[in-house]
Amino acid sequence: MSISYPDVQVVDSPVGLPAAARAAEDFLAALGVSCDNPEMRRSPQRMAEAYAAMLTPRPFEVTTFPNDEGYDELIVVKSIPMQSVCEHHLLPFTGIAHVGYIPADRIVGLSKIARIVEKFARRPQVQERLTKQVANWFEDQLSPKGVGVVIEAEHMCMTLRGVRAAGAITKTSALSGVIKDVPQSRAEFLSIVV
Ligand SMILES: Nc1nc2c(ncn2[C@@H]2O[C@H](COP(=O)(O)OP(=O)(O)OP(=O)(O)O)[C@@H](O)[C@H]2O)c(=O)[nH]1
Ligand SMILES: [Zn+2]
Repeated sequence: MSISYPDVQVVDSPVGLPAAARAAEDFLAALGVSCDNPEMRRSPQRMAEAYAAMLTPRPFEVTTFPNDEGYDELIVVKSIPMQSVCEHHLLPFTGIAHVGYIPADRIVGLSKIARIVEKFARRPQVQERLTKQVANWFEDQLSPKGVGVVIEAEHMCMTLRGVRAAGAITKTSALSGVIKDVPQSRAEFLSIVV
């Protein structure tokens, strides 16, 4: 079974980037930062490209396979790099995601697990919603026996500004099925990822 995701936000289109660059220049000017010098002439363009990159997941196709071997233990991909943008300040929050599941009838290609994290991360987010959306994707697409997602991240809005709690790490989790309800499965998953 192959599921494609055409719902990618096209921010880097020929129309979108120039408009974003003009807006970035106005935004910086309003903050008293002039780009009218050789060093910064291209900076609004770079800023537009940087935000487009942070807010645009790469398109991909997900392939799932029948679980022919009847594999019924945990599959965990640990320490997936995760970059997202907080919806309050539009500043990055970055860290790692751990994703595990116990399959039923279908399994998914391992690289796709990291792509699923990117799909939901590259948009304005809160960490709790991101964590749940990744877990929900597995429930909806694979109907596994259990799913576990743990994300640990540093929020720039909390470390570079505001409270300036440098080094503070936020951990969130979304567990379901046997990974949530059966103590041994829950403990095994958490012992692998935490
Ligand atoms: N729950 C949750 N909160 C987040 C996340 N990212 C940012 N926030 C918080 O969202 C809140 C926004 O609150 P506001 O009071 O409107 O923003 P603010 O005045 O800039 O707050 P300070 O950061 O405390 O200066 C802040 O407390 C942020 O730390 C997230 O992923 N999850
Ligand atoms: Zn924020």
